[in-house]
Amino acid sequence: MIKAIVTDIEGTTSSLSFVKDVLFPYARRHLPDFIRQYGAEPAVAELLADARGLIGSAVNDEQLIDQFIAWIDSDQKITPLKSLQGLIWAHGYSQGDFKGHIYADAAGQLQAFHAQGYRLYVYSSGSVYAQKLLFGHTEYGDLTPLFSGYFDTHIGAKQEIGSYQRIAEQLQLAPDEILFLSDILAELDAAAQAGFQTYWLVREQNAKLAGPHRQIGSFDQIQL
Ligand SMILES: CSCCC(=O)C(=O)COP(=O)(O)O
Ligand SMILES: [Mg+2]
Repeated sequence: MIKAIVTDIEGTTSSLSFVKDVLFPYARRHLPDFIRQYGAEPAVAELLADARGLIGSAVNDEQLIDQFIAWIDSDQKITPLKSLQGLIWAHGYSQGDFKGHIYADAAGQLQAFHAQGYRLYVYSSGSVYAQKLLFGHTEYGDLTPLFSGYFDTHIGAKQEIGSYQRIAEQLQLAPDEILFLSDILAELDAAAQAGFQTYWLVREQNAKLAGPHRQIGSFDQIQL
């Protein structure tokens, strides 16, 4: 029996295009000035130090900016980059430059599942801070009260089985009591191998894809 639902964001609750054509370019555009302006503030300085640790060689701020841009361009799910993006997006949301995109079916069904007593969680490569911003600024209003918790790459990469095992431990549920929703086969494979139930969101495909997971085009087709 399903007791909790863990959902991905990009391609699942929200469009690929919102992330790739709105969020990522916004962070790319504002990142250089953001680092130059706020790089000495403790929270930002810690992220920059983490990034330098990953690079493994001494780089100045301008070289670090170039590295962040390269990571954005190749959509690397590097934890300090994802945290930095969240800080930059906060300005965009607060200034009304964009709203967090949520498909109507996802917004409607998440509200219905919450009302039915299911515990809802988010698991995205975007930082927890960025996840809360997105769900807190949607055209359906603030959806964050629907969620019992959020997970990002601090729990592990989304294509690793161990990440889902740790999530199940934190939720204090058996893995088969948790439903994971994603558009990415490798994430669903990892979740299924950890014992989660799965649905594969195939929103922008016309044909069925090859894979063992139940495929749905919208949250309206989820059966609990
Ligand atoms: C938290 S919104 C931005 C999503 C993001 O940064 C990203 O890399 C997409 O990751 P997901 O795991 O949601 O596909
Ligand atoms: Mg996704």
